[in-house]
Amino acid sequence: MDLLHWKLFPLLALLASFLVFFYIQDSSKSSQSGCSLFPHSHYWIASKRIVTPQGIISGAVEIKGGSIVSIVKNKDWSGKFKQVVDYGNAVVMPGLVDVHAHLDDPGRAEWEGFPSGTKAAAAGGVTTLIDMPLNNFPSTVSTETLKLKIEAAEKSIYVDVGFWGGLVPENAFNATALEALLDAGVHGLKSFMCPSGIDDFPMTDASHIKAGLSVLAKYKRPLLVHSEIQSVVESHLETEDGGGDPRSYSTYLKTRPPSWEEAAIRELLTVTKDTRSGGPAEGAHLHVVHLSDASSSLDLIKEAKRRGDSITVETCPHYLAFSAEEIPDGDTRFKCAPPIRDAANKEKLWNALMEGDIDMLSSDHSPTVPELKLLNDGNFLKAWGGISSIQFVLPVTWSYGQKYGITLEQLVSWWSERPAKLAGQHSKGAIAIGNHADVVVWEPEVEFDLNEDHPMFVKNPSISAYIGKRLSGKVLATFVRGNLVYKEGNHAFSACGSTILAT
Ligand SMILES: NC(=O)NC(NC(N)=O)C(=O)[O-]
Ligand SMILES: [Zn+2]
Ligand SMILES: [Zn+2]
Repeated sequence: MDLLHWKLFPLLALLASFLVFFYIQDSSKSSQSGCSLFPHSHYWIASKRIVTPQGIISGAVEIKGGSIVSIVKNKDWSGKFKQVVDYGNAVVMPGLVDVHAHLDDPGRAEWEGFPSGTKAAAAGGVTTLIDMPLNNFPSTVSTETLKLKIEAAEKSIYVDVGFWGGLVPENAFNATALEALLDAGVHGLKSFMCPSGIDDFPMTDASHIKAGLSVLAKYKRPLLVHSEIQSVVESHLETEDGGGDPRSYSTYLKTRPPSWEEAAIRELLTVTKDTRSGGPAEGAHLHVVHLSDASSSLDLIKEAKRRGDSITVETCPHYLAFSAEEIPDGDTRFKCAPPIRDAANKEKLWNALMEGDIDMLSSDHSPTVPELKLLNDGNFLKAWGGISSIQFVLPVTWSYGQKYGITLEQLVSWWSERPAKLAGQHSKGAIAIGNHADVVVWEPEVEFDLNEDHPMFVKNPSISAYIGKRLSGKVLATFVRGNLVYKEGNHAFSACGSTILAT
């Protein structure tokens, strides 16, 4: 018996060294190719529907070293190229640039996180997102807190991620501090005109905003503003804790009337005049986030644009997909601020988008843990406000836009070109030579039921507002700087997205 052991030992040792050898070989292979599910750095993406700034073409996009190096029309490419991924009739367009997402990392990674949030983004065709400065802890309001953000993001993001910095009373009148934050690479600033719900992110007033704009002017970067001013409206005295049934959506809706948005925008316009050409803050830009009120608030923005103020406005898919009338009592997945309003308002938002009065779309992906959504309780007044959506913004926009006849070119303008410009990302947002190879490949005509069995990559899928909907538009593949980071349910092995800092 002993003898047998001694004879086997060298054999086992040999076998073990073989296994170790192959393991090392294999892991070196995956670490080289781990960033992409397609292990080539020079290849062509072909399709009959490539959305370019010059229109929709049939042809191929040549990608080399992470950039788009040529675009060829028709079948000029066939036979000539070696590495061609032919997507047939699927749509090839620039990846979405989401300028408004809360990934809550570091500090509240249980709400979302860089790995989960960017995996969901990649699965939805979002190739770049600019992370909001709040809901993470501490809030991103200084160079030190920005450093924490960057450290948390590095090596854990599947798409490119940039950062907004917070404009808060503590730094608003301190130009040196704001300049340091902008020098450290935030793409612009963000502030709230009402309580944000986050203790270390207090609200600003017009004087803070004016001061912030004067610093931003030098950097030619924007200020994004959550535009609601809390006021006691006579007919809505039943706010916060009084009045109607807290489980009924209409009770919540009344607590944040359109007049709050209107009041905030009116106030903002007293300072955006500084951004006109020749004005004291020329070069700065003001961007109104998540507009919900399509009436007076929008009229004010239109007027300001006509006068030459540098101002843009976004709305979000949830305001375009849902209306107050259909939100079930107690279903707090739909609670957000400003609130989703009635069907007539939704119709007006669509018209404004189609007319070009609303400039772009963003997700405002603002998740939390299910416990804070009070899903069992259904108390709209106490639940956390924010909608979880980032993985489905493309099919949601497309599906609900069918009724209005939206085009692929419009999608690209709302979701890629204009947001890229707002965030100063001149190498993104279009399928164009020299740009980053940030691409989404999807099938607009393929429908799917978004039910609980659908693969979802966000940290807390149960709070997703779109579960139960049938949507049109299936994402097949997502490329970030030439890396195939997502393909039909699977992500690249390694998180190789870049943190993007403004320079
Ligand atoms: N603290 C938040 O993230 N709030 C967000 N919440 C929403 N939109 O309901 C937002 O963007 O205002
Ligand atoms: Zn907001
Ligand atoms: Zn937000």
